[in-house]
Amino acid sequence: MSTEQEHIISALGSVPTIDPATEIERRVAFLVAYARSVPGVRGFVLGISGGQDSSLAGRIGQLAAERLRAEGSDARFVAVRLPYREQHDEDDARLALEFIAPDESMTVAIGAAVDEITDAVSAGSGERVTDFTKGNVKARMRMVAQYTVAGDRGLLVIGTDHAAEAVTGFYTKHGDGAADVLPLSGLTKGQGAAMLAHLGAPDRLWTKIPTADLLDDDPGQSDEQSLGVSYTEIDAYLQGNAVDSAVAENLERRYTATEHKRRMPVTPDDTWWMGEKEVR
Ligand SMILES: Nc1ncnc2c1ncn2[C@@H]1O[C@H](COP(=O)(O)OP(=O)(O)OC[C@H]2O[C@@H]([n+]3cccc(C(=O)O)c3)[C@H](O)[C@@H]2O)[C@@H](O)[C@H]1O
Ligand SMILES: Nc1ncnc2c1ncn2[C@@H]1O[C@H](COP(=O)(O)OP(=O)(O)OP(=O)(O)O)[C@@H](O)[C@H]1O
Ligand SMILES: [Mg+2]
Repeated sequence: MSTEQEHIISALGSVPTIDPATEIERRVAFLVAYARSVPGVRGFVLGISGGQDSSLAGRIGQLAAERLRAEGSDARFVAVRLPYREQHDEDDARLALEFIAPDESMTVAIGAAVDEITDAVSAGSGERVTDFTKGNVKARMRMVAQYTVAGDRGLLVIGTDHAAEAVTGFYTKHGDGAADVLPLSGLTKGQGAAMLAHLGAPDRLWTKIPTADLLDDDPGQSDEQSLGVSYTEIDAYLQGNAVDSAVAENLERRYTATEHKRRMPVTPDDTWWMGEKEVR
């Protein structure tokens, strides 16, 4: 294994193999302990898309809320459907909600808000907002909706970031990348699928092709299509296995280019961005 691969694996906290039951318990216990430590917190909120990551993080959030209630707190897990117009895989979102069995679910339509802000920026700048950037606005609007629910109800926002996403920075900065707690941190995509299977989720939720579902022009575009590398390859890299050199180069280039997303905003005192010149 190269030192770069070793460094990335260690920075993201990936391990080659997991025991799904142990990892589920560890992550539920983390949410419970963290919520207990914050005075006034009354549970969790998460957007549910119908994809693998929010199905897993949602079920873990629900289990944590139930455990907190068993201890006498009034904690709840709130699931939020956040469609931009009509969602092409609406059936999967319903299936995910059925599996998660949240204490409460609600739907917040983000279409009008996304169109309003992109139209206003277009009018102000005189340039059309690209479909790519509008996709990131959708992810950021979902963040705004979740924090609005969290603010009024005293909830923590769950994020779905995990190692197979963090390594490429394949999320929107301050969009789906913004959250209070990250129960899936360090996991590969395959480990997440194994945990969902262990939780008894319908196969569809963990065999489904992952999609960001952000583009008007290509709503179901798969993550693998966008990245030019498969999750099987990403997972292999994170598990310390040998991968094709083109795959390693792709991942390491993306990891370096997206370092800013895994950090706090850069200040004059920061040196991490100076690469090898970094002062320790
Ligand atoms: N070196 C640097 N230091 C500090 N800040 C830097 C920077 N480079 C860019 N930036 C800032 O970051 C911004 C770009 O980051 P960002 O806005 O995130 O945009 P960007 O990384 O260009 O795009 C997000 C990518 O994540 C994918 N995504 C998003 C959401 C969900 C999912 C999913 O799988 O569900 C996937 C999406 O399809 C797209 O490929 C720039 O506009 C700039 O403000
Ligand atoms: N239509 C949506 N409704 C509600 N939340 C959404 C929607 N689309 C995205 N999100 C939120 O943004 C997060 C990031 O999306 P991402 O595609 O990475 O995860 P996913 O859809 O749960 O799983 P997968 O990666 O397998 O598609 C989701 O986990 C979810 O919390
Ligand atoms: Mg998705």
